[in-house]
This record gives sequence, structure tokens and C-alpha cells, in this order.
Amino acid sequence: MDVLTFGETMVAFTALNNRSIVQHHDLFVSVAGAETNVSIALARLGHRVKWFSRLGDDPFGRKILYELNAHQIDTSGVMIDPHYPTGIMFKQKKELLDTEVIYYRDHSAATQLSKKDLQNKWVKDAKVLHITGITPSLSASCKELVMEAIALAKQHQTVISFDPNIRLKLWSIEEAKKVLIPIAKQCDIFLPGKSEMKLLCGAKHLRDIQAQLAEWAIPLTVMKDGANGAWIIQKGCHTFVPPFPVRRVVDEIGAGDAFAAGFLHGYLRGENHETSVKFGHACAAFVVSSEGDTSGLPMKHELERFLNKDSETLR
Ligand SMILES: Nc1ncnc2c1ncn2[C@@H]1O[C@H](COP(=O)(O)OP(=O)(O)OP(=O)(O)O)[C@@H](O)[C@H]1O
Ligand SMILES: O=C(O)C(=O)C[C@H](O)[C@H](O)CO
Repeated sequence: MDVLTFGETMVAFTALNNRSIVQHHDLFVSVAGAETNVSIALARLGHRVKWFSRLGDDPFGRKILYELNAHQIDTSGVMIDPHYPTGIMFKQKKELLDTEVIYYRDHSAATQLSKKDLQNKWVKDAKVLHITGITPSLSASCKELVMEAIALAKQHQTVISFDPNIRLKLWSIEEAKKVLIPIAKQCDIFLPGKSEMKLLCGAKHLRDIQAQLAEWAIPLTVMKDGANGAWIIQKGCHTFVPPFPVRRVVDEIGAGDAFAAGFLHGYLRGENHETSVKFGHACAAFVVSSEGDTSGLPMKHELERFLNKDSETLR
């Protein structure tokens, strides 16, 4: 197994074309969850991925499984919970405004996840454990599961990749900091956004962020800042890697997950960090150019064609 991951995945209903849910009749239905976005991206790039969660015994849970199984993601550890529903969410984006997200996930099946749902051998067999800061915000048992996964990864020398994915609709920044900073200190690859670093440590200048990361003793950080690019930060030094220009930004949600997957693709192939970040930027550029979290994600040959600027005749 290349990557093991887990967390909550929902069915998302999105009002497209800059219309609002209030006036619009059709909604685009898709599968959305930070960890499954990373899983789908990695699977399209040819990696073996295992994802587990709890889903409701309902059409939403079945849709999520259908989508993941179509990508040959190992879902054998998923539990169908007869008592709790699958979470759902709604999204609308109006021109000139940020995307608005409305969650219906309190008491969802995924909030019932606990450390009993994790098997030691899954962590042992994985090269990378990818976790996000969404899962520990869902419930006390979800937080315990994350801590158990980290402890097992340390025991088996499985590389821990961590995207804080701070969602202030799910918890306050004070609560988030108390949990996410200790997790960040234990990970091997830290993938925050620049605005998330400001939320976590109050620093907004690169020099101060670097000093904070050095104090936390995080071996490798890749800090993203949307269209402004990303920084590889190690041992108090940084390297800047510019993003790819995007002709038309359609939907930025999911870009961070695509980036994480692209980066891990490079890491798993043994590429240097700069090349891995380029893979991350490229996957993210595909995603921001299309609707939904995953519909634009590239297959391995598409990523290669994009990076090689291959001008072969396609029609
Ligand atoms: N407007 C853009 N143009 C080009 N690339 C972009 C743009 N926005 C985002 N990206 C790409 O997406 C990557 C991740 O973006 P961002 O910094 O918004 O991550 P994030 O905040 O973690 O995302 P998410 O909302 O998915 O959690 C960037 O490093 C970049 O490669
Ligand atoms: O916000 C969440 O909890 C999600 O997992 C939904 C989105 O798909 C995710 O945030 C994108 O990173």
C-alpha cells in the first residue's frame, strides 16, 4: 500500500455558474472529502491507496463507495453504520465572492469513527499515512483515532503527511490550535497554507514562519499560498516554487488536496522536493480549472503531458 488515509467524506450539492441556491433549480452532485480527494488524485496517478471511514446506510454512502471503488481505492475497511447518516454539504459561489459552504454533518456516521476502526497492519503496510486536521475536529473519538494512527505510524516508521485543513465552521481557532500544533510537531511532511500558518502561530512573514517551524522541529514543510506559489521550508531555510498559471479559475476548493496528492506522488517516486512541489502545483492547476473537488484531476499520462508541454496532435 502506498498511502493510508481516513476521514469524513460527504456528498456535495453545488449551485454552478455563479448562481445561488436560492434562485437556482439544478445542483451538481459530487463526492467531497479532503482525504478522499487526495485518495482519488493518487489513484489517478497510479498509486495504491486505502481509505476508511464510517458511512450511513443510505444513497449518499453508496454513492461515495461507488465513486471510490471506480478508482480502485481499497475501501474494505469502511463500516456501514445503521444508526447514523452520511454527512452532506451544499456549496455556492457567486462571482466576486468566496465559495460558501453549508454543512449537514453533525452526528454523521463519520463522527462515530473511533480507534477500534483502525488496524495496526494497515499502518504497518503503508508507506505514507496521510491525515488532515478535519478529522480530529469531528468528535472526541475521531480525535483519539487520529492520535492512535500517529502513534502506530511512529512505531512502524510510516511517514506521516499532515494537512491542517483548518475549518473554522467546525471548531474555534483556540480549539484547533490545541490539537493541530501537537499533531504538526509529530508529522514528517507538513502541508499548511500560508493563511493557516498565520492562524496557527500568528506569523505572516516568511522569516517568522520559518523560525516557528524550526522551533516545532518539523522535518519538512511545504507551505502553499494559492496563486502566489509554495515554499519548501527545511531547517530554517526555504525554496520558492512558482505555480502554473491558470487560464480560468473555476473552483479553488480541493486545490490543496490535489496539491498534497501531487506532492506525495513525487515523494513516493523518490523525486527531489522541488519536482514534487511542481507535481503538486500541476495537479492543483487542473483542479482549480474545473468544477468540483476531483473532476479535473489528471491521470498519470495527462500530468506527464502537461509537464512536458507535449504538443502532440490530439484531434
Ligand atoms: N488561482 C490559482 N492559480 C493557480 N494555481 C492555484 C490557484 N489557486 C490555487 N492554486 C494551486 O493550488 C495550490 C493549493 O492552493 P491553496 O493555497 O489555496 O491551498 P489550500 O488553502 O490548502 O486549499 P483548500 O481550500 O483545498 O484547503 C497552490 O499551491 C497552487 O498550486
Ligand atoms: O470541508 C470538508 O470537511 C471537506 O472535506 C469538504 C471539501 O471537499 C474539502 O474541504 C476540500 O478540501
